[in-house]
Amino acid sequence: MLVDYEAPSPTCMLITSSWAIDFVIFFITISYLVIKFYARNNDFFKKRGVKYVKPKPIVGNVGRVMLLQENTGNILKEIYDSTDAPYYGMFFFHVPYLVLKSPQLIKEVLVKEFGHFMNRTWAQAKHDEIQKNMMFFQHGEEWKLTRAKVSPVFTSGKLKGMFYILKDNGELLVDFLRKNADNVDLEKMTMRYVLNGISRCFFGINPHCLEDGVKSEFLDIIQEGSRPSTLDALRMFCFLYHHKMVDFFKLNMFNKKMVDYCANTFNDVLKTREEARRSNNMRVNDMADIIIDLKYDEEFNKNFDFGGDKVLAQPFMFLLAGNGTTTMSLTFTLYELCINPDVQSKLRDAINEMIDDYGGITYEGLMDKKYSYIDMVLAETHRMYPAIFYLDRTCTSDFQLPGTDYVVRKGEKIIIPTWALHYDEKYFPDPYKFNPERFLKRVNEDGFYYVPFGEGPRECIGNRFALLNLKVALSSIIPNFSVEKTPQTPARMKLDPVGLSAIPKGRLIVDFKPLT
Ligand code: HEM
Repeated sequence: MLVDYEAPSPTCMLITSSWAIDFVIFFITISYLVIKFYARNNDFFKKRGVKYVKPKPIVGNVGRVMLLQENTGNILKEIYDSTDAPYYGMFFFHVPYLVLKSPQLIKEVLVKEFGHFMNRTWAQAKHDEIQKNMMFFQHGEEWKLTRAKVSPVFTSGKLKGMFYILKDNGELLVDFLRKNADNVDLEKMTMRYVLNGISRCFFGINPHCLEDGVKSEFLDIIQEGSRPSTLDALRMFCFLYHHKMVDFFKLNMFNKKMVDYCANTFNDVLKTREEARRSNNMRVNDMADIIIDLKYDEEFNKNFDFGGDKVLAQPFMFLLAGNGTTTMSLTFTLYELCINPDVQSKLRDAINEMIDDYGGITYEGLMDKKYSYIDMVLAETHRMYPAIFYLDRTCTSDFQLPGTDYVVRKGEKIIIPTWALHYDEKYFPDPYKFNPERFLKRVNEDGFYYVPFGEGPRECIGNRFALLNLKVALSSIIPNFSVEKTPQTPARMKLDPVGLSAIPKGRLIVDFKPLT
């Protein structure tokens, strides 16, 4: 007898007879396991008797950063303002961080006890020869060696030697602005100046960013890679808080097109320089020369393998660390001068006086304390818009925080909340006002609360170069132009919630009205 026979469905049912119910059970189980996994450190500070902010499942205390509603700086500031303790705990996702609020403790960690806190907290992507070997990400002895070998690029003598390039760059900027004075996008314009200067000073290459009508491929590529997209921000989170994902997915921190372009450019520069050295012993003692020295330095190579792409790590580091930060500093400074015309006019007087006294823009004039108003304006920009919202360190050997009974354990991560400190009314009254005069008073007399370039042996290696470069830019622009608002200039600065650094939300458009 024939019986109607229904073949069993190929759908595999695991637990119940309904795939939909199976799916729900599976989803709930996975969610539970993920939440459990992320909650495994939640009692970290409780067990250790430290005040802390209770974390939310998965996102810890930075949910709004994840949702791109608020930047990291403001989240850290909210917690800082509401916590009355010299140090406290918080969570970036599942990772516990000890935040230092006391300027004295900050000084201990950054300077006095630096030996216990030498490393940053970022992942070193083992698969990425360039990123892993950049000074910013290096650890311990490797970092010490690189820093010692690269530091000579930044001596006063070297800065003085490079000054003629910066000055020429300032003149090119003035010419550029004369031809492009209206509706200027500040960030785009300042990047032209900064990239041109860094490339010429450190690598002896001219990317032609300030030549009107000349297309600069270098500028286009760097500009494309410099504004973080949402995906870039997520990748950055992995480098900071999800190190295992970096290794597992072999994530790269930087835009591939930019890395490839720069790698080719630097390789060409190094090759040309090596040839010039061989054929006519030519040296200019810039970054390229220092890298070639290191390549053939037996002592250095004994401790540190410098082959392959590793050779490109430091030049790339300088370009990335120097370009974005200085571009933003100049952008924010010009914006603040635009909306604070009284400060702009005072700065113009100081610069004109310096130019009269020294017969032009000179290295000596810019270093002269008599014209410290220029330094004060930049100091105030760096207070209001520090390049990085916080400094970070990893403890490398157990250390008892002085004056407390808390022992920071090896591997524990530390945050110094730069943004929150710079807006603390205790140190900077009326903190949302752009007021260079506040720097008439010395800062950091008893501990550190003003740290735009970091502090201690791991502070920014390029800070003096950056300040010189910024002073040249202001001394070139301000006597020649009045920076003025357009209908598109925002009355108040709004920051982009994406990224770890202060970036304006939207474009800052101003006019440069010629004065002569
Ligand atoms: C206004 C411009 C700049 C600002 C605000 C800035 C800020 C910073 C900050 C906050 C740090 C971390 C310091 C710490 O952890 O204590 C840093 C590190 C660093 N900066 Fe800058 N920077 C600027 C320009 C530059 C320039 C022009 C260069 C190179 C040409 C540079 C190269 C570096 C490097 C290599 C590091 C890592 C140093 C190390 O790990 O030893 N920076 N910078």
